[in-house]
Amino acid sequence: MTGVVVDGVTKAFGATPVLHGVSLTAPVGTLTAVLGRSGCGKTTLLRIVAGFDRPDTGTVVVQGRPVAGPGRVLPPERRGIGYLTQEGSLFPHLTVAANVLFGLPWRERRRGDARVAALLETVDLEPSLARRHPHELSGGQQQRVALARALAPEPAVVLLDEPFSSLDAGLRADTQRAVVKALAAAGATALLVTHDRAEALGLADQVAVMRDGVIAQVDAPGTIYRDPVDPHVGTLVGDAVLLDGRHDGAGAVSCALGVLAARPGRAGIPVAAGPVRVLVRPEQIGVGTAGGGVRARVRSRDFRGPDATVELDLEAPGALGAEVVTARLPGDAAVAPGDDVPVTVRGAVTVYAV
Ligand SMILES: Nc1ncnc2c1ncn2[C@@H]1O[C@H](COP(=O)(O)OP(=O)(O)OP(=O)(O)O)[C@@H](O)[C@H]1O
Repeated sequence: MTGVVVDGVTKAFGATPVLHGVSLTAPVGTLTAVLGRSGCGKTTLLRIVAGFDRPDTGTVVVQGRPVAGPGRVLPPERRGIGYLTQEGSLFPHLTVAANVLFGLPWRERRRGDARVAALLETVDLEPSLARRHPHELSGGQQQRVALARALAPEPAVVLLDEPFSSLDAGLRADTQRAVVKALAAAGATALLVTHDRAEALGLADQVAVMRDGVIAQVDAPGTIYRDPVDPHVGTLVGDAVLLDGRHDGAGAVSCALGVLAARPGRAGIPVAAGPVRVLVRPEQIGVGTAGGGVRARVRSRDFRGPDATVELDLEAPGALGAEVVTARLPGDAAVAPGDDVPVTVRGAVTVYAV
């Protein structure tokens, strides 16, 4: 059985279409990240799955049960879904314990202490926090309490709408770990909406890239990073160098970075020899390796500690023209602005027919 199946969902607000036929399947017990730019319709999709909005057309099935579709709308409270927002939205006047138990029936709330302690433990919080109020907690602790509250009714599906975006970097990593662990322990199917590519790639079992109201690609994080269906998905899931090139029809591509091994994007191999777009990840580009392919002049170097971002002016090979590309090198790479260096590319690059 699948946890959530969204099929052909469309939605317009007034005359403005927002979802143009979204289809997405989330297997039971997995975390799917929905990644996309602001305004592409991510929250609208979550709200339709939750039951806060109705789709214009299309269907939503949760745990094998149709919850939205032609002639059928199950109200949110009967869908077995937990919802966690960016702010967590805890009730400020209630204690942590009362917040966590809020959504439960009265008879379950009466013997609530043990339940609260167990739920707080699930989200890696001390049981002693149960008597505090939200303002006495850090932002990350508040988000974990909000997750404990969402998990309390034991929902089969949990929807998370940018739940980490208001947290600073240190707190975010800890909170992400705790949330993913708690979701896995609960066996919940989760949809996580985010515009943070590192978060999507790092936390999810599968990443769904959303663009202009449709899902452009769904794949495992490693696959979508390595084999994006088109350059747009490629640049959304990671830093990318995009170059014009010419494919020889037999697995090699010529571009400003030299003659490189070409891997077809998931959309298919360019069958005929001819012009292509070439996608190279910055970490594939090496500098200063003796005997390397093309030559470049180092334009700038931005040191980041473990790595450095280096801008390279590539000499113009043949008719392809000069290019400036960005490489990601180890932080201790001995290059400085003005150096003339040989440049090599590690591994195959992805090509797209144009
Ligand atoms: N209730 C509404 N009425 C009218 N327009 C709406 C409504 N809800 C959303 N929209 C519009 O639909 C589009 C998609 O909004 P949505 O919140 O789903 O995007 P998003 O991808 O979640 O964006 P963000 O990452 O900024 O939250 C936006 O242009 C938004 O203005």
